[in-house]
Amino acid sequence: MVEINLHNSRTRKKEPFAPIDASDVRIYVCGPTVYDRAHLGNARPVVVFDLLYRLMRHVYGEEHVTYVRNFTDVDDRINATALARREAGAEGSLEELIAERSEETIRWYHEDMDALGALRPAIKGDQSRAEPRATQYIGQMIEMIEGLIASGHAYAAEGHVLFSVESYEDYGALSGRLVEDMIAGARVEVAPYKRNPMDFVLWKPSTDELPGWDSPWGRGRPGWHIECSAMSYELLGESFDIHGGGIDLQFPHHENEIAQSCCAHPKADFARVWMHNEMLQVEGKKMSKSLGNFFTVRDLLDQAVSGEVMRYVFMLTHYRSPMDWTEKKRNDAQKELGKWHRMKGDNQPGEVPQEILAALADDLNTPRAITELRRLADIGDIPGLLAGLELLGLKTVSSDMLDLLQAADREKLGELAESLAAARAAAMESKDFSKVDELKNALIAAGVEVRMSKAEIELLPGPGFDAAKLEGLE
Ligand SMILES: Nc1ncnc2c1ncn2[C@@H]1O[C@H](COP(=O)(O)OP(=O)(O)OP(=O)(O)O)[C@@H](O)[C@H]1O
Ligand SMILES: [Zn+2]
Repeated sequence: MVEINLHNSRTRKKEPFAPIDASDVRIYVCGPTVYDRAHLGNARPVVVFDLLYRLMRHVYGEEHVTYVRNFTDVDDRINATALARREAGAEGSLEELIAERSEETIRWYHEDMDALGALRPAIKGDQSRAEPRATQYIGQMIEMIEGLIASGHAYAAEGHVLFSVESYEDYGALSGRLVEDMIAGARVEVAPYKRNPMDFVLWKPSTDELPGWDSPWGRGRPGWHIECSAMSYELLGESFDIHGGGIDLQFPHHENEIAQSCCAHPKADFARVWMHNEMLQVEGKKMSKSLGNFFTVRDLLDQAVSGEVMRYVFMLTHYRSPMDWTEKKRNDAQKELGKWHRMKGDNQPGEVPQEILAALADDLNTPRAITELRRLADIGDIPGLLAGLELLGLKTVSSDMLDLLQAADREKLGELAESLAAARAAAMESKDFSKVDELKNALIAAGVEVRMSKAEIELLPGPGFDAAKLEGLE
């Protein structure tokens, strides 16, 4: 069997992976809060953990891997949209409008992540319970909180229940922080009902209007961290193999998950391996909704950037390094994937190339896997190339929009690119660019993306491409 090595954030080391139960390898990944469309940064963990999932399925068998990823559907930002819609005259109760917002966001998430070639989570091949929603597990959360109070790890105060960080010796171990330093560094005003400023909320009161559930502490709602502890316990048990998420979740979210779960089940391990992806950045800063420096996966799809191209660009960088999305990477990816797609011909995928499997098994070393794909293409091992692409989830979509065209349209675009180049050459002489502009504008009006560099002119079908509008152009 292939040896898998994974970097464990908990031990800060790359370690050989040994599942608790090889007939059921269990992975939990923190999913999105479903208040709005996913931005490109949100897609990075989806692709990273999809690669991990595919690797595990390949090595242990599809029916022997469990992959759970939750939807957080208790959140003020979801409520805010519902309230705004009601103000604007939308029909239905606030509860219905909240459910509607979560539903539509989940639908978008599925559409967008499917486009990236990400497999839906599944429990041993069954997708039905593998994407739990927080609102479906409130009872289990209450039960876990009651247990934590009973064992002295949590306390109720003023309608809230708080986790007592002093009650858990290892608090801070995952992120390498000391409680004293955290307190010193905390600038926020401390709520009067907290015994220690770092104590965090397990349960909090809700207003009459907003969603709430009856509990021993009054009508309220769970804190965010307890959701993942309760759902992972319910679906994966008290010890499981891998827990994943973005590095931005390491503290406090994952630290708090560990504190809750390890105190609730002191004899168990909770998650043995912790994996964190680094951030997708924009000019050195994390892409995030709060900073406003984001674009969505849907924005890119609408600009005719295929999900496969996005996936490929992610894979050019190792998941533990920060990365940028750039136009250059996008163009290069489009070209390279298009080239490979055209090489396909009648070939079928062969055996999975060992070097690609080894690269993936080496802490998801996707840059190395890509180097190998390039080598296979260079030596003309097309069945190997196709098998490698398939293992990496890159097979399904044609990335090069040109490949999606009818042959006649492709030819026509080629001819028009030549005419445009000739018109440009003539205009350089005559200094009269009106012909060039005219043709260019007509192409743009037909939904063609015109890329002009000194060396070449490329015409690609864009989102609103309409071949009929090319007629009569020359
Ligand atoms: N820029 C980013 N790069 C990589 N992963 C990210 C980025 N931003 C968020 N994530 C990850 O996306 C997943 C979903 O996170 P969540 O729903 O909390 O995000 P969000 O609230 O939409 O993000 P934000 O407010 O930070 O933009 C998490 O695993 C998180 O770590
Ligand atoms: Zn979580």
